[in-house]
Amino acid sequence: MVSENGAVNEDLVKERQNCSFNTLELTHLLDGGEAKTLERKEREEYFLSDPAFKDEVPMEYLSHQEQYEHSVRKACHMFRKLQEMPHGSMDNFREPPVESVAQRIKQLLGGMLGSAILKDGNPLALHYVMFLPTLAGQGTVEQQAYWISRAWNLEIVGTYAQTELGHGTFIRGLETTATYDPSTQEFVLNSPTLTAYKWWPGGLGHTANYAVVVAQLYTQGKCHGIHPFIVQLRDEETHMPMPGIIIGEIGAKLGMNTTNNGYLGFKQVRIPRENMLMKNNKVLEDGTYVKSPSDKLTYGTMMFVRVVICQDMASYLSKAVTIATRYSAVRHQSEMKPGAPEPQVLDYRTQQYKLLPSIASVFAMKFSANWIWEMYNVVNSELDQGDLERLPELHAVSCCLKALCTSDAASAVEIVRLACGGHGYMKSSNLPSTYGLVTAACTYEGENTVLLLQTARYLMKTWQQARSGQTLTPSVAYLNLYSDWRQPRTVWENTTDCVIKAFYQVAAGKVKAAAEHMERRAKGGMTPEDAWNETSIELVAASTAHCRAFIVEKFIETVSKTDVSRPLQAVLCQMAELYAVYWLLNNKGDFLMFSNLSPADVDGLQLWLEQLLTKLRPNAVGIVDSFDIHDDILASPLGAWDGRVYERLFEESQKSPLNKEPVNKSFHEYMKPFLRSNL
Ligand SMILES: CCCCCCCCCCCCCC(=O)SCCNC(=O)CCNC(=O)[C@H](O)C(C)(C)COP(=O)(O)OP(=O)(O)OC[C@H]1O[C@@H](n2cnc3c(N)ncnc32)[C@H](O)[C@@H]1OP(=O)(O)O
Ligand SMILES: Cc1cc2nc3c(=O)[nH]c(=O)nc-3n(C[C@H](O)[C@H](O)[C@H](O)COP(=O)(O)OP(=O)(O)OC[C@H]3O[C@@H](n4cnc5c(N)ncnc54)[C@H](O)[C@@H]3O)c2cc1C
Repeated sequence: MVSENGAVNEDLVKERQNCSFNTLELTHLLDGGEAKTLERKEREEYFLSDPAFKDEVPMEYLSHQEQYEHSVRKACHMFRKLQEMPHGSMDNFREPPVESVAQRIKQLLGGMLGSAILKDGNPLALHYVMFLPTLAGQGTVEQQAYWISRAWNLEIVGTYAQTELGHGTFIRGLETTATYDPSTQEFVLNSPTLTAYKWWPGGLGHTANYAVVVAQLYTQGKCHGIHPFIVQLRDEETHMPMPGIIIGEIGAKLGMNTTNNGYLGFKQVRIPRENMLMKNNKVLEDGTYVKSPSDKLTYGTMMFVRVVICQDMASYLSKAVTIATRYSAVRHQSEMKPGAPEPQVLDYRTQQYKLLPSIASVFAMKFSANWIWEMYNVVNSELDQGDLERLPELHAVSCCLKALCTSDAASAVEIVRLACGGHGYMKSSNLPSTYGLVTAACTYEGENTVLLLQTARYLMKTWQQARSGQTLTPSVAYLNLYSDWRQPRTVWENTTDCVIKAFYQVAAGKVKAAAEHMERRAKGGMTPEDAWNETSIELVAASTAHCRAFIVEKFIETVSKTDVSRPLQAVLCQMAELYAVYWLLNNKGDFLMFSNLSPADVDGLQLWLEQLLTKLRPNAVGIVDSFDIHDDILASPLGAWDGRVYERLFEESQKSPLNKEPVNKSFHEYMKPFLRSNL
């Protein structure tokens, strides 16, 4: 089935002929309309046709240093092109975005262009993803006017330096100090210990010349907790470290090797008072501290990034499933029936079980990411009006969604990588580096277990409110409805209504069980903190169930409200059902315990899952085609549109530097003397 001279692979041609819906219609739906699709394609063409972004030698064959240098070159060129973008859709990027920086940044880096140009991380990413949003979210109007315009025009490059060698999660325990000296109206930054050194910030090693540094604020002899400060790290002209700044790169990592994560120590570094970002808390000239209504407002940038990460995970996973699905249509292996031709591996049920739920996850993530993005914007404008009421709910939802989207994406990328057999192990397949990028997100911006425990904290509080009969906000209103899982069971039905209800019954049951077990421990004499720690496995499980129920409901609800043609509607419904049934069966013990499901119903659910796989199988290639991912973004011989898998794999092998000469010098230096010595 190998195609001749550049023709599209015959299997893929057939798959596309058999697709039951209009793939363009789905592309437009996912982009948010036909105009948005055109805009995206125009943007992709503008960047991807530029020869300056092509790698002569694949990055993996370069040294660590060369990889970094190439990435800086490409990142600068990428942002120069953005600034010079011709009139039209990107016009608004030319002005300093004093307002709504967050929205513009999402537009700028969203989607997949960034990872196509910089495959293993962007050394300037933190400048856009965290430095600029922190200036916008934490700076006064005057600070914004000065710093944002400098940062937006790339006169300076910044990063976000919060994590230290000794503390990432527990940010109240950070050790870097910023002590106010009223005699000079300066803050003095210091790293009292090695564990106080900043460790991890992207671009910090050799790229940024400024940083937002999060440090413990001391004034008038008192510590007021962590606050953000703008610190110059390097000379703007020579790029040499400023006096008292100890700086460098932390070293090679599992992935993201071109993000230039760095370390940073301070030896009594002085900065002007005006460099403390003072939108929320303030230090007056005489050193008086003025507190904002909530100290959690300082955590705003983390909240923003957690929200955009969900969208980002959907993008990475859509790439991985496109590669694996097209490959599975092209790949033939084994015999299904004696003597019959080797089938496409996509026809094996187990292969469908690896791919189709992973494809469904892309939709689930996209729809919940859209939802949380809207909520973020609404709550953010409420915060600007001084209304903090919905901040805890947004924090709770964004924490668990970030955790589930990243951990689902990481496991699904690994599942589909394995689904490509040996070829998925090749770096050239782009699946290993996609995994490296995605699994990092399980840790950065809040380690997932820790974030799930934050959501659990909110759930425990709302559980108490539910028990006392209070009305709850919509995302937790189910706790009022399903507080007693011992209520009489109704008959199970294989319908989406019954399934959504069951997910919420499970979530409520797990919240209740965790709350009761914690209470029991406290009544038995444990401190609340020990009771919390002892119960934390169940707390994490309760948060996960809460979030899964929410994603399932949003998926089914979005699909049922979407105005599309009937064939597409059918496929979207099948996807939503598959997602729900897949997670239900994966946790059937929970459903047997807390919902209407009984052991006799499980066979029916398994059959439902298999029927959905059968229905979706003919559209698998059509669905991933609808993601409409440019070949240069997929960057994988396994996933290209034309399906010329074997030719492309062979072409890639020719790029290995070892293949430049028939005999490597190591033969003469080592092998030959060794072999001879054995004669
Ligand atoms: C499109 C663009 C693409 C994007 C590409 C991405 C590339 C990215 C590149 C890589 C980039 C990577 C960049 C990086 O990685 S940057 C570094 C990121 N670091 C972290 O995320 C650290 C994680 N740790 C924390 O956030 C905090 O320390 C936690 C939350 C764990 C505890 O905190 P703390 O010890 O202070 O709190 P508490 O436990 O005593 O709880 C106290 C109360 O506070 C409430 N609370 C806590 N937090 C929030 C909040 N945020 N909003 C509102 N409320 C909040 C909480 O519910 C509780 O409420 P109550 O129960 O008392 O009522
Ligand atoms: C690729 C990458 C990029 C990053 N970029 C940046 C950046 O630009 N700027 C920046 O400031 N930081 C950055 N970070 C740091 C990142 O935010 C931290 O690594 C993250 O917050 C986790 O903290 P930690 O590494 O200290 O893990 P730890 O908190 O030490 O976690 C270790 C283990 O302890 C557990 N644990 C910790 N606390 C608790 C608890 N309260 N309850 C139960 N279990 C707990 C965790 O679940 C985990 O299993 C980056 C990290 C990575 C990997």
